[in-house]
Amino acid sequence: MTELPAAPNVPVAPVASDASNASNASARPAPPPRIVSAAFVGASTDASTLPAPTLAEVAFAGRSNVGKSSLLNAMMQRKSLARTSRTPGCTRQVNIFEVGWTDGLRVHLVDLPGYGYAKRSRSEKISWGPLIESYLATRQVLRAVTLLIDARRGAEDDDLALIEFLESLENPPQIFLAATKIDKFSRAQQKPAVEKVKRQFRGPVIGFSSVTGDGRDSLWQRLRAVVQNER
Ligand SMILES: Nc1nc2c(ncn2[C@@H]2O[C@H](COP(=O)(O)OP(=O)(O)OP(=O)(O)O)[C@@H](O)[C@H]2O)c(=O)[nH]1
Ligand SMILES: [Mg+2]
Repeated sequence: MTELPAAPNVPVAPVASDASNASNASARPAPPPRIVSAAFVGASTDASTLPAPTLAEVAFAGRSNVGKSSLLNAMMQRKSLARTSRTPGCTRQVNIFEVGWTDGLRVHLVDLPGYGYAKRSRSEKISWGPLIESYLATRQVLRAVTLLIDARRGAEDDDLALIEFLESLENPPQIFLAATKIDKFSRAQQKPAVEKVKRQFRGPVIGFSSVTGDGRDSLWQRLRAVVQNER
């Protein structure tokens, strides 16, 4: 076997000239995109008078108090852009937010009123279902719906009915499930809790916590992919 000459006692990396610095920089992978802006766009209790459908939209649906508005704040990295409350029935309009990214992607996030809460006045209870349904059925720019399920309760009848409704639409949006409030479980219990929700549903389920931020990157990755496919 030929012996290699002993390594000369010089620094391993050659001292780079300005030119080689420039080419090294261009070979470096681009940094992952970051959110640079998040703002409230508008709200309505009537799907026909919402802000103009100028951008692709992803909506967040689920029972009252499941954590939709909190999840939106976590997604937008803003503490309280969307209003949240311990009392169910906080969000009563369709609320639209716009998020902008360093790579130029812009998307509308849509916070929907919750369903399944029986203690509001009868007229409100009755008016919310049609508002959610008419938004989901008529919004041409709707590309994905994230359905939030409380990981402690699992999907209930009205959640399954919403999935069926979405699947029955002429142009069904992509559906993702987020199993929320997983911080309420110990680390060891989180995976089994998410698996339990998965067994109720065919599509992907992402464990999410608005308190710790768990699941945020994974959900964004999927939502960005849906919206980017259109660019
Ligand atoms: N521990 C924990 N609490 C959460 C989480 N997400 C939301 N909450 C709490 O749950 C309550 C309801 O949260 P919201 O975000 O207002 O729920 P919502 O689904 O928007 O409710 P509606 O607007 O009434 O439909 C609040 O007290 C939140 O602080 C979470 O991931 N972990
Ligand atoms: Mg809300």
